[in-house]
Amino acid sequence: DSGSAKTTPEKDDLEYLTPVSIGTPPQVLNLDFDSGSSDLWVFSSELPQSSVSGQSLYDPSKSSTAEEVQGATWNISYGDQSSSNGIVYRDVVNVGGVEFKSQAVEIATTVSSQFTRDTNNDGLLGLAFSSINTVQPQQEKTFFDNILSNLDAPVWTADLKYHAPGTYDFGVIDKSKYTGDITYTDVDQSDGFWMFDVAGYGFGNSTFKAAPFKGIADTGTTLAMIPAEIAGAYYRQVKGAKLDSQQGAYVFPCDSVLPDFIFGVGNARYTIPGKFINYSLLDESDPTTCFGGLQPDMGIGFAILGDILLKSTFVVFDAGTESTPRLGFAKK
Ligand SMILES: O=C(CNCCc1c[nH]c2ccccc12)Nc1scc(-c2ccccc2)c1C(=O)NCc1ccccc1
Repeated sequence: DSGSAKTTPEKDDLEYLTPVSIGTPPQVLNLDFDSGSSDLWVFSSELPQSSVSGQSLYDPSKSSTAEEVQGATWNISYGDQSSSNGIVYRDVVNVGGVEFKSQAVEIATTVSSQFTRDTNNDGLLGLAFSSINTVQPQQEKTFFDNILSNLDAPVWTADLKYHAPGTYDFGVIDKSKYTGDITYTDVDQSDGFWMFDVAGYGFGNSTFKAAPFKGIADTGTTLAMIPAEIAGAYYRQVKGAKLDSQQGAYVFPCDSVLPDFIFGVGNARYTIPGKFINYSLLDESDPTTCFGGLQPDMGIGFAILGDILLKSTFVVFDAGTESTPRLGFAKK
């Protein structure tokens, strides 16, 4: 088996949404594929109408193949204080032609306002490790874990793009999507994330600094949250940049020319164009102040390498055979 699904960015590349078919007859929802979490949860007919604002809803009562997982519940919260919770069904899930017949579909009975306001996001499809799935009393597996044995290769890949649609592939590494070699690096899955060592960094006219730090490859987080001292050194190169204490984030004049940011994986070096780091207006009312795509990590002990970084490369999430899982990066 192998498959490919087109993923489309929301405004400012806030998130990338991918159509997923659930149930019989198929109900198509646009989900946020998230390598930083491990629950497949969806907006559902069980939500109070006040929590829904335009999202497509999964209605298990309209699917002849839906089965409730008796007594199972789930509850997830994220670093931005958003959260959701509910109950669990199993149903047919199809992503880009790859199907699993009894995937745990976690239906939301509660979602926080952050998700209610995100009108095109019908839920998340977790692609981190199943060890951090939140279903109780019996943990459920991610879609990737479930389809793994049927895939031609034990991999999925992310080809996210700046302000343009990209693709998520399962079971195949498409050579047309990258140039040069793929550099692989070992993954430490002990926290349930795709965690790896960033070999170092550089920017603008500074030389590359071999100062390794740990980070997770996280398609579900918009920005790149990096060690505070590195973020500080980067924005010191940007005239008028300052740490907005209220936001705890770096802002700068929108007409700033931002330096590229280079990160290392093994002996390879990858470039995030400065254009990607001039992320968006801080707020619509002030057209002169912009918000950075690189921000200090929130002291959680590792960097979160979100879409700002991932979209500059082709990324292979490799479950490995018996050996350890690994991440591959290539230029494109
Ligand atoms: O949760 C994910 C990936 N799914 C995000 C789904 C999602 C969460 N709001 C959404 C809103 C829309 C769409 C998807 C999502 N990644 C990880 S690993 C560690 C942390 C963390 C833990 C503690 C403190 C900080 C980070 C996060 C985190 O909270 N990121 C989101 C974020 C968001 C804003 C700022 C920082 C981190």
